[in-house]
Amino acid sequence: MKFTKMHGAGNDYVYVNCFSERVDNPADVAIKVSNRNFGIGSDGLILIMPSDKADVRMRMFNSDGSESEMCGNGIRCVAKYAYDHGIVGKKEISAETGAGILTLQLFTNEANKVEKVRVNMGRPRLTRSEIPMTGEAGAKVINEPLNILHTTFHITCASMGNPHCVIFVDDVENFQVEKYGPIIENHEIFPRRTNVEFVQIISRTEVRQRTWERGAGETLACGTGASAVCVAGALNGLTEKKILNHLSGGDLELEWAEDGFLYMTGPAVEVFSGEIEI
Ligand SMILES: N[C@H](CCC[C@H](N)C(=O)O)C(=O)O
Repeated sequence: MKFTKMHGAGNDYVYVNCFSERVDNPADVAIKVSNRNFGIGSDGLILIMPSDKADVRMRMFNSDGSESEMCGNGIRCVAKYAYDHGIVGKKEISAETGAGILTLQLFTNEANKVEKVRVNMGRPRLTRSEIPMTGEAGAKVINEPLNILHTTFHITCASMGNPHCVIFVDDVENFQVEKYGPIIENHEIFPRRTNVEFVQIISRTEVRQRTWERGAGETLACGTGASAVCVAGALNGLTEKKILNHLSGGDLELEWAEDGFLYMTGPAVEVFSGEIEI
């Protein structure tokens, strides 16, 4: 299987061009290639596929083999791959994902390679049934108490196609992400588990985020998570609707625009290509 290793702000995936390659058991392949000692090493597997509804289609699998509806850092890399490798020839493209069809704007460098991508991530979904969470279907979850191991956290939740639980903390560098992340990920109020973002407010326009990803553990960045953080900051009155988010592996710009759409802008990088026997 031919593959290309790419990352967005350090959130790295193995990408397979399914215009020419076939992947029969993507869940198993994701587990195998993701392993950082016995595989290629990545946070998961992303398939770049033909679509009958858009220019390109993305399927994304976490390192534990579970499939996610959406991946913000992944979709930027899919766009870069599609442009740089001649699958698309324009700088405004559409992509089919589990979160619907998204539109992306590509920014190229002097060598005509994509360097940065702006994604219309769609409208955040805020009700418990949409996230999904147990409890009153139509209710929103803003600053709601949640007790974990004798500590009360306050959670704000949103779906960007995939579920997110945002928690604001005072000192994110020293926060025990590995201790609390998995408990919240697997908490019974999230029937399809959840991604968890721990966030420190720096100012009304700047935050610092660490991410515990559903199915992958702590990662260096999460684009859908950074988008959910932009929404959660605004809903709690802590930040403006336009912020710079410092993730562990790089920065993302987020804007929850007046039209209700969430725009995410960030880097996309190709690292290397190779072949692996599956
Ligand atoms: N890192 C990804 C999100 C992966 C989400 C995945 N862990 C899930 O199960 O939803 C991002 O940049 O948006």
